[in-house]
Amino acid sequence: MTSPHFVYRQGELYAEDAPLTRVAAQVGTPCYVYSKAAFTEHYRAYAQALAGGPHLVCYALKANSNLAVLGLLASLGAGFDIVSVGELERVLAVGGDPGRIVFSGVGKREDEMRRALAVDIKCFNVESEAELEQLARTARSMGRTARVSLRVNPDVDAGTHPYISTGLKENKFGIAIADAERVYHYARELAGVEPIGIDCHIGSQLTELSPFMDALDRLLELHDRLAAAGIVIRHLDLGGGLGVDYQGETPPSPGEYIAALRQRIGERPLELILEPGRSIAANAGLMLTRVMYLKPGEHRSFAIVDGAMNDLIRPSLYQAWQRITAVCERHDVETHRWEIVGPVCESGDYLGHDRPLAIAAGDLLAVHSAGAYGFVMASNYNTRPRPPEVMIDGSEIHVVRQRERLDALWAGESLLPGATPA
Ligand SMILES: Cc1ncc(COP(=O)(O)O)c(C=O)c1O
Ligand SMILES: N[C@@H](CCCC[NH3+])C(=O)O
Repeated sequence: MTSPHFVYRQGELYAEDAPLTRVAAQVGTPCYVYSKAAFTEHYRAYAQALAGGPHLVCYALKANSNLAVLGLLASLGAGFDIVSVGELERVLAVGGDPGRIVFSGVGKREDEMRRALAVDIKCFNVESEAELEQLARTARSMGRTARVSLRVNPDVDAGTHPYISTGLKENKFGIAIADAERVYHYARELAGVEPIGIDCHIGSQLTELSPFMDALDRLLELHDRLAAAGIVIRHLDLGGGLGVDYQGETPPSPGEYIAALRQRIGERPLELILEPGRSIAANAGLMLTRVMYLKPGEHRSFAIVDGAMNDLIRPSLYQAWQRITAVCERHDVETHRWEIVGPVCESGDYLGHDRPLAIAAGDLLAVHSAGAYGFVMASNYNTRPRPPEVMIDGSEIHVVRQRERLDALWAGESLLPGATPA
């Protein structure tokens, strides 16, 4: 992927106007580096394409929930798609408007429903009848009515990795399209909930329009049947899922996608809600890591770097390919094919296989397209502190999350009584 916000100048990679060598010197490695301009541009591509009609862009914060990202997007007018009370509190912490929040997820707890009802979020995306009944009970006990969309499982093949495909009938998500009409009738009669929308999300990293269009057609058929039965639907939420360029993929742009949706929706008076995550965040960030040791070999050659699967798990978990480049181009060593691996004690701990790079120990590498599902999926495996996050704005470097302190990793733990070192 080539981003206009991460470019080489005289052989050195910059994030906007900040050289990444300066970022690494300031905060150390590994670290995540984001571009404010890229986040802004990616969000605006949605907002501008949707501007012709009633709409809401609900950024799916599971992709990247750093407060600086949320605050930036809220300032641009974004709403948010949340999947936990933790994500709700993050949005509230940056002053986000609860009236622009939709709550997705197959397993919302009652305390999570209560908090979301108390702050009066826009809509709950309900994924089963059992959840609908729980939400209705919770709302009634608070003297409230919950606005709901049913997340319908349209049974379409998103054509993406099985772990991130969600719209097939064998997936755990949503209410089967065949049952949806009956459940809408039930919801209409059920005190404590008011059906106002239809929702679906068929998967992530989609690079073709056709699965989205197939899902939309099924939702529109449902909409029209409900309308004929007097059930008024105010919005259609198509979820997230638009893919990005990791390795030369050419997904439709938000503009193309939205134009196709609007054309199909036609004259129906529906607010259009989208929940993009990856397409806003992925190519707005990268992970910086430093080569510690080179271990050339006859069979394979390893470049051992200081970032690992605990910092960025996508390669290990999904065999995801993310571009890896040297931050400073060098011409004094030969290009060689390297396995880029981290220090974690797992053979599956790698960031890239068989990458042609001209590198030496001490060099900085950039793992591109890491702004989505990067830091948010980081763990402390091997008691490794999670890396810092930095937002670049022009030539300014803002540390928007400090590197985790080691003692914070065991702060909540305690010894058994009487267990003192022998
Ligand atoms: C319900 C829902 N909405 C939105 C998203 C965001 O998806 P993406 O990051 O592919 O845009 C997801 C994650 O796939 C999701 O499960
Ligand atoms: N974490 C996944 C995407 C999951 C989408 C969650 N609904 C990835 O990195 O590709």
